[in-house]
Amino acid sequence: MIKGHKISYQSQKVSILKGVDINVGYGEFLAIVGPNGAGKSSLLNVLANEIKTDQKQDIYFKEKIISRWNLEELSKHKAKFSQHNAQDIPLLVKDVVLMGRYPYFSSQPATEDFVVVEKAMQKTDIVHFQERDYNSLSGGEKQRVHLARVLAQLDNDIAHRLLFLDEPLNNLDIKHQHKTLELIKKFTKNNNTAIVVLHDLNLAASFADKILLMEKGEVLAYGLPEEVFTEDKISRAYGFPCSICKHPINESTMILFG
Ligand SMILES: Nc1ncnc2c1ncn2[C@@H]1O[C@H](COP(=O)(O)OP(=O)(O)OP(=O)(O)O)[C@@H](O)[C@H]1O
Repeated sequence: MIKGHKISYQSQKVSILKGVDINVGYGEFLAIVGPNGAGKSSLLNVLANEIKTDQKQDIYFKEKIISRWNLEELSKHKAKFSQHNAQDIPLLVKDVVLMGRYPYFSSQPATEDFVVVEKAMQKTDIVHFQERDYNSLSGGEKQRVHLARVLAQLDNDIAHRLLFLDEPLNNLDIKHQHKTLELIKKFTKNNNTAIVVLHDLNLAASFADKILLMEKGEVLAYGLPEEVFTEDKISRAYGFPCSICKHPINESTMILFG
């Protein structure tokens, strides 16, 4: 679905990504984890064609170099939810979600676009405040509006769509954290792919198929949650002690810190 080899990226002479290899398949839920400043958002931006790598290492999306895609076409195949989503948008909530449909119409949205927007608002539990000014929402409510917007953007019949999400759980309460991860998981069940930057390692272990653990611009470990989340690797990456056990109910890998 998307792959890159020896991806390197520098900004203002600071080396941010150092030879990262990545290859994410159809239907995969990949969580990118790692301490602050590890390069997670930078990697996501490179993969999403938002920043260029140093030696112009090519990122392949569906076997074609991503920078060679027609941007309008690409926006129907992949969408990105950013941790730096605009905080100030002078629009009603439902119109922010409708922004996700801009690639689909030129002047006026069609009935189909409104149907998709309504569906996305239901999934993200924001229907009840759709008529409010976006700027009046709380941080977590704004996050859910942007999640609805990217879901609306990728609501089409194209096979193998790709969703990038940079810290989508920020500001969300427990219920909405789980609902959001369940939505992402459901999206990947249809052979779509999600690459998600997460800080909560236990949620990453419960929901993701694969984990990419980054440290100082490099990949420290990549694999199944139980392969990556070991005491040694986590303590090394985060400089913080932890113990590993099994979740008593769903048996996923569980990390206890301290
Ligand atoms: N334009 C820039 N100029 C200089 N340094 C930068 C620039 N952009 C990012 N960096 C640095 O690159 C490193 C990686 O940043 P990045 O945002 O990718 O990390 P991250 O793993 O997503 O961190 P966090 O968990 O804190 O969001 C950080 O040390 C950051 O300060």
